[in-house]
Amino acid sequence: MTTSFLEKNKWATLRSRQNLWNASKKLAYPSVMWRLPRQSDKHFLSSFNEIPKKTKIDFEEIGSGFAFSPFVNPDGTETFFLKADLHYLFKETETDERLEEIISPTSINPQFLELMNDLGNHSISIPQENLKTTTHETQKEDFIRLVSNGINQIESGLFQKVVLSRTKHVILSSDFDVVSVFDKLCKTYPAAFVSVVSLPHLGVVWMGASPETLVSQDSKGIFRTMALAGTQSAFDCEGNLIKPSEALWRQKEIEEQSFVTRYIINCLKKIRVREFEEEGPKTIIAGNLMHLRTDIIINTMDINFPQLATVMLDLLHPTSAVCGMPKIPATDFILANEGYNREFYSGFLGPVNTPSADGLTESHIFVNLRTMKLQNNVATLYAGCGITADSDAEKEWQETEMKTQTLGKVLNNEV
Ligand SMILES: C=C(O[C@@H]1C=C(C(=O)O)C=C[C@H]1O)C(=O)O
Repeated sequence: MTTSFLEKNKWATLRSRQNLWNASKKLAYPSVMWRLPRQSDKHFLSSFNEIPKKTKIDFEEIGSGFAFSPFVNPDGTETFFLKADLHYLFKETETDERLEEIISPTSINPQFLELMNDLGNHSISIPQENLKTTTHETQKEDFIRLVSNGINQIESGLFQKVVLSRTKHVILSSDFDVVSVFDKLCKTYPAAFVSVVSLPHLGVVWMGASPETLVSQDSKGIFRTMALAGTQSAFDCEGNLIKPSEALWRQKEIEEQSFVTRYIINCLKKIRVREFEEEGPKTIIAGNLMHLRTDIIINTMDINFPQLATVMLDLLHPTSAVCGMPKIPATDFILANEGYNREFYSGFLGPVNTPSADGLTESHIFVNLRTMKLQNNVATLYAGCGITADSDAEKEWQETEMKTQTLGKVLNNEV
């Protein structure tokens, strides 16, 4: 067996994620940590190029890394690809974390090693460029007006559904630490895709706990996507968790979710894929909320379509879960009326071609929801909701409040 990079450099004891995060940040390396739904392994990936390249994700061609796309990405070429120059896996043990190398660097900046040694195991405050926070915070009356305008457009026949969103600011406490908040999100939301992405060239960090798979393809060629929509609190008025099997849904949510299922099936029709498994809709818990979810599963080996994930990523984004139906007038309405730039909120993100235990690779791309942008000492939280003809503007505002609570509760130490 060849000696690993870690062994050669006597790194074996300097293995904390905090060290890696701090050193990467200091050298302005784009970096990401993630934890897949219902798994305990935590991943750390760094790209040694200060500016990640923008490219369309072609799973067959692109190699191993992490994709990060903004909402507005009509031909897919606006996606940042953080190439995996270094990819470590942290497995939880009873006492600490055991590191495994997934991708070992072929060469490394000596400063990186020095930083790993110098910084110790503690969180450091990194001087930030004095970037002004550019995202504005949506006022309630503006959101109510926006939703009413959306409902009017639905009544006049412009579209049938539109997903409208807003922002909310939270001032970060002086002891805010990315790695410990990431760990807390992993613990609080075991079923979510938890991630933190640092893009030093933009001076931002994005962090979230997404409930929604956009496209996933495992090493055995099983493709999955889902139609997720319809929202209600996971707790009753006495604060007790509602059993998913006892959840009641109104016609409004059932219709809202069926738009998304129909949209996905239409995408499959476009490429003449007729053999798929459809499971649901069923009620699922996503943190403090419940949603309706239909899973679509396809064995790409059986239909001899290995490039299905690439084709579907292109067709699906943005789905009617974050945009609307039909897509074009809904997108135009969002861009003209929402009053702020969504940036990476409701875009997509996730690991691409990660080497798996069987020597093959897997990719898991999620919708960037229940997410926040960290810039200077401000967290901008994002939340949206599906508007249909039966929407009530005040209730939609309450829904976005609940959605911001998914991250808000963790930031405010309420969980
Ligand atoms: C748009 C968001 O969530 C999406 C919209 C939902 C809805 O309208 O009920 C539910 C789940 C997500 O597909 C968000 O969390 O910001």
